[in-house]
Amino acid sequence: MDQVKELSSLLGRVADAAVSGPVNVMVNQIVLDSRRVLPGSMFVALRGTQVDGHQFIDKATALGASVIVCEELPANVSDQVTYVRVADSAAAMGLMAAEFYENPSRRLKLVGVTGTNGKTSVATFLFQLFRALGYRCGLLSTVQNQIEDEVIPSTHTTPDSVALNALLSKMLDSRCTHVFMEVSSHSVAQHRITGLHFAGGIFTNITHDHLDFHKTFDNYIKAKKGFFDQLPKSAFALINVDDRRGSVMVQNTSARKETYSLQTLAAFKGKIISDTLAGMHMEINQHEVWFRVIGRFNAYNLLAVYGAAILLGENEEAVLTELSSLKSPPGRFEQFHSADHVVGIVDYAHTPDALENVLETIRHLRNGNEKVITIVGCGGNRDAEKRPKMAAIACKYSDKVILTSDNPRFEDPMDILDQMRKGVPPLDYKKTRVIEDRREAINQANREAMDGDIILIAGKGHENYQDVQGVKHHFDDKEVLLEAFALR
Ligand SMILES: CC(=O)N[C@H]1[C@@H](OP(=O)(O)OP(=O)(O)OC[C@H]2O[C@@H](n3ccc(=O)[nH]c3=O)[C@H](O)[C@@H]2O)O[C@H](CO)[C@@H](O)[C@@H]1O[C@H](C)C(=O)N[C@@H](C)C(=O)N[C@H](CCC(=O)O)C(=O)O
Ligand SMILES: Nc1ncnc2c1ncn2[C@@H]1O[C@H](COP(=O)(O)OP(=O)(O)OP(=O)(O)O)[C@@H](O)[C@H]1O
Ligand SMILES: N[C@H](CCC[C@H](N)C(=O)O)C(=O)O
Ligand SMILES: [Mg+2]
Repeated sequence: MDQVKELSSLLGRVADAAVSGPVNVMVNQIVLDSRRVLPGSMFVALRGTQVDGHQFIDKATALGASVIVCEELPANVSDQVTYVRVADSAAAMGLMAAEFYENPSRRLKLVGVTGTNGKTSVATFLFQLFRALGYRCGLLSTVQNQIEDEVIPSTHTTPDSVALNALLSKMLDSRCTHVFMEVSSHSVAQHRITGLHFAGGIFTNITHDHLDFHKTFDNYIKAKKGFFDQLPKSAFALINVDDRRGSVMVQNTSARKETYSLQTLAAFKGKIISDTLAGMHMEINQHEVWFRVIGRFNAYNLLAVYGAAILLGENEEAVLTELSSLKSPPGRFEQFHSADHVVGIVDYAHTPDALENVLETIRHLRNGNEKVITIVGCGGNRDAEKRPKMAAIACKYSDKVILTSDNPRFEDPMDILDQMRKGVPPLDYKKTRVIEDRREAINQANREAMDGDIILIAGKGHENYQDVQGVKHHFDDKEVLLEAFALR
């Protein structure tokens, strides 16, 4: 692909662009960080949460940028660059990034998954399923990005629009036909997905999260809804109607509305027949199917995957057969067993809702007198409202609770733990402990667990680090658990 484009060829869809300077200037890359500007770059000034990118326009000009995209012209304009003034730099960047990479999303079947929980699971299941059905596929997710077998580490759940279009373009070069991606609420609000052409959108559910960023629950809902608002008529919008916000999501979409449910009438209707640690038996649109993945929340995820596959034109029988062998993505209800039958579950539940779902699932899976020991923490510099709630939920469903650290980032871990502790009901003080060191927390749970007991380690899932003061120290729940199990 030609990596150099004339500015005029990028502006087609940027309706409000006011250009000062030549439009036939060449652009060899689009950058949003002035420190990455090279001669011939287009620098896009974004108003961030920490700083205003407009401060760096002069620096970008000095480094040889050929084009500056901004919402406001600098005090001293230079005649060395072309300025493109727009109302919203991030939105313009999305549209131009898509043009720069020649709109890869139009030549792929791109499906986006949004919702508070289940995005990684649904996107990864779809990726596994479509590969099993014989297609070449791409995946963009929190855990990792993937082009067939090639793993590309991911920095965000949804990358910025330039990185995103570059990845889609690479997927197209690798002859992928289908791409499944997570659409985070941040990515909608920051226009990371603006300019993409989706074949379908899926809504899983919405509960409290990320209020540090969106400020109010209404804004958070609006961000998620924004994804469906921008779907084209040719796309499907597949929603979980058991979530009471489901219908709000699609009230202004032009896409074809489709539904899935475990509770009510829907195009894709499921019913759980049995659910044990060994597998889940479900009825889906009158077909009985066995699944390796378990838990009610996964029943929803599987229904979403089934629905999307049918809406993408796949054969029902083939889809149901392949669905049976899907495996949980890393750190999503991942089960481990010690030689003496202690069950360890590593799960990414880092919201009150996800934690409640996982613990309810565990409660249903228990046979008898096994004890549940829950280890959980809350991330620093993130939504603080969830801290007491998560501690309360852990107490409600567990025989023992160990509150511990989970990426304290720039906060004092003991402050976070104190806030969590406020959610512990007085009657549960006795069964709750604080062990700040996560390794020690896991070791302690392991020492106390007996035959058949279940240790849930929640919040970090696939993560392999503990982020303390901006430094990521290697830490992997699964690794520590297996080391502990080996000592039993
Ligand atoms: C809160 C948030 O979304 N932040 C993202 C945002 O950063 P920001 O707004 O803080 O940027 P800033 O530091 O204020 O800088 C503003 C602009 O000035 C530029 N700059 C800055 C310094 C300089 O010298 N020169 C320069 O040009 C920056 O490149 C930026 O474009 O824009 C950056 C560039 O795209 C992102 O990397 C950054 O993600 C940070 C790392 C982040 O942690 N994001 C998380 C919260 C996030 O996006 N999460 C979602 C959902 C996660 C989930 O699944 O639950 C995700 O999609 O990953
Ligand atoms: N459909 C669902 N509904 C509720 N909880 C779910 C669902 N699917 C998974 N979970 C729980 O939420 C956790 C996170 O799941 P997953 O990673 O699939 O969600 P996500 O939306 O990608 O999260 P993130 O926003 O952090 O990337 C899982 O570990 C599991 O505990
Ligand atoms: N994508 C989410 C993941 C949170 C996971 C948890 N381990 C934490 O660090 O808070 C975030 O960055 O807010
Ligand atoms: Mg995710």
